[in-house]
Amino acid sequence: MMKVLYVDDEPDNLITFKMGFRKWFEVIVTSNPEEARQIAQKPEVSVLVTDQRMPGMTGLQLAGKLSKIRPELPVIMLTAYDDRDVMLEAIRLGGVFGYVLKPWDFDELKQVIQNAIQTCHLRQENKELVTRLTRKNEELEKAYAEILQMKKKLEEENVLIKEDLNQFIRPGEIVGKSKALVKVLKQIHQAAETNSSVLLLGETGTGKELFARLVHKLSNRRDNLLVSINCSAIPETLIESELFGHEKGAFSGALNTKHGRFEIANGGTLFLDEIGELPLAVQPKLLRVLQEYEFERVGGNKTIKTDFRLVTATNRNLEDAVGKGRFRDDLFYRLNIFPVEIPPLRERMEDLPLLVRFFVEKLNRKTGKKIDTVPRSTLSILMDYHWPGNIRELSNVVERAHILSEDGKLVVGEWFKPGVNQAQYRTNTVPTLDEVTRKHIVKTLESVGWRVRGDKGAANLLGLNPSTLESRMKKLGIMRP
Ligand SMILES: Nc1ncnc2c1ncn2[C@@H]1O[C@H](COP(=O)(O)OP(=O)(O)OP(=O)(O)O)[C@@H](O)[C@H]1O
Repeated sequence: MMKVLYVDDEPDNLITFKMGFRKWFEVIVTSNPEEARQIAQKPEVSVLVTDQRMPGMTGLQLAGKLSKIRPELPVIMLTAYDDRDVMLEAIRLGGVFGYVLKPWDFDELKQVIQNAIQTCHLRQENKELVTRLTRKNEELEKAYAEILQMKKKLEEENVLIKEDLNQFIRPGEIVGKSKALVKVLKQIHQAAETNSSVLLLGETGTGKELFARLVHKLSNRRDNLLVSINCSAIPETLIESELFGHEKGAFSGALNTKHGRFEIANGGTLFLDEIGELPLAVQPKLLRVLQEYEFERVGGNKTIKTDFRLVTATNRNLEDAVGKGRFRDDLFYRLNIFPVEIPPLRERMEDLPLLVRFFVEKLNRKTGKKIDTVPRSTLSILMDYHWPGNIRELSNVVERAHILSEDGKLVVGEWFKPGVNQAQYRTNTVPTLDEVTRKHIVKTLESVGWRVRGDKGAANLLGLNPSTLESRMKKLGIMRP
């Protein structure tokens, strides 16, 4: 049975109410509004019927307090005619369900109470429904948040694992898929089919040697040797005999006949790295062998024929060197038949993730340590940097990170400070004072035919003592070509 709570400060009213309604409802009565407030909080109470004028607390005050605790509990006010307007306002504001004028009519009050009970049930059902829905919603939201978090984690951790790496590995392990790289590869393919000299131009560490190997691999000389020599790594005095060989006794220390690289490369490819460093004195000999495919060993007079394909590389601006008289123009034109510009890494950053993955896998195989995740955070640090040392520098950074990383995740630590490195990169592009001085002295010397002393000498033009200029030239490595 429904519980109806009735509060009135007049005990007679309580008795009348109880006697009148107990047949219809379970009636609880009290003359104390505070006690009524407490009882009304129990969920089994479906309706509160209250007198308006009571000592300590009015019916409206009681309704106000309960509306905060049990908003679904309907409150019926028993009120004198004088309070009618106040009640109407309270009903309008929603704090009170209805009112009945005193003295109340039994049937009218019974009807109002029954309506209120129904309302209470509906409100209670609604409340449960809302609670259930809210709970479901919360569960859904929680699940969704978990999914989002998992997705983010997966994205972060597997950012590099998605693509089939093999798709982007070319012969000679050239990794990348950028437009810039694909263009270079196309050029290399075109060049490889011919027998022409190829000149690879690019900053240090861009992979020039790799592309030289690719030219050889793709050419019909692939079954013969690829012979490499780095012109900057060999002392000037030895380079000629390295390239052309020497006869026994050609100079002190030449104990045996030596075959030069041009001879060894017969039938294959000769790769001259850092060609810009080739001393001026050797350049005419290279030109001759390029034109006639014959040469003599140092200290010999027997002409040797050779059949090679030349690939050269430089990280210098050869045209500049020609302009400064450090490189012969006729040789430059001969080498520049098929120039291929290898773009620096910062101009093909989309290759960086693949390269990182490639180096990580290589190191995994080499060291046995397993790093299988490259987090997005690591990538974004690497992508923020300008890589003046290009792919070689990247490979070194990845190797260091590989050693220091734990839990299968590649991380770059404090030691990698892109800000600092970038600053270095920027200052590196600004010539040093020595470089500027060197250029200025060379230019002045060139303008006076390399004369140092005298009125028309460079020292005079520069406002220097001739011996000061000479010692500075020595310090800066300036020599007459
Ligand atoms: N596209 C690439 N894919 C994979 N590895 C690469 C790629 N490009 C360069 N590398 C690697 O980067 C390193 C540097 O390349 P390489 O020695 O060919 O550069 P370089 O341009 O000849 O440098 P330098 O001018 O200093 O001689 C090598 O270990 C090479 O294998």
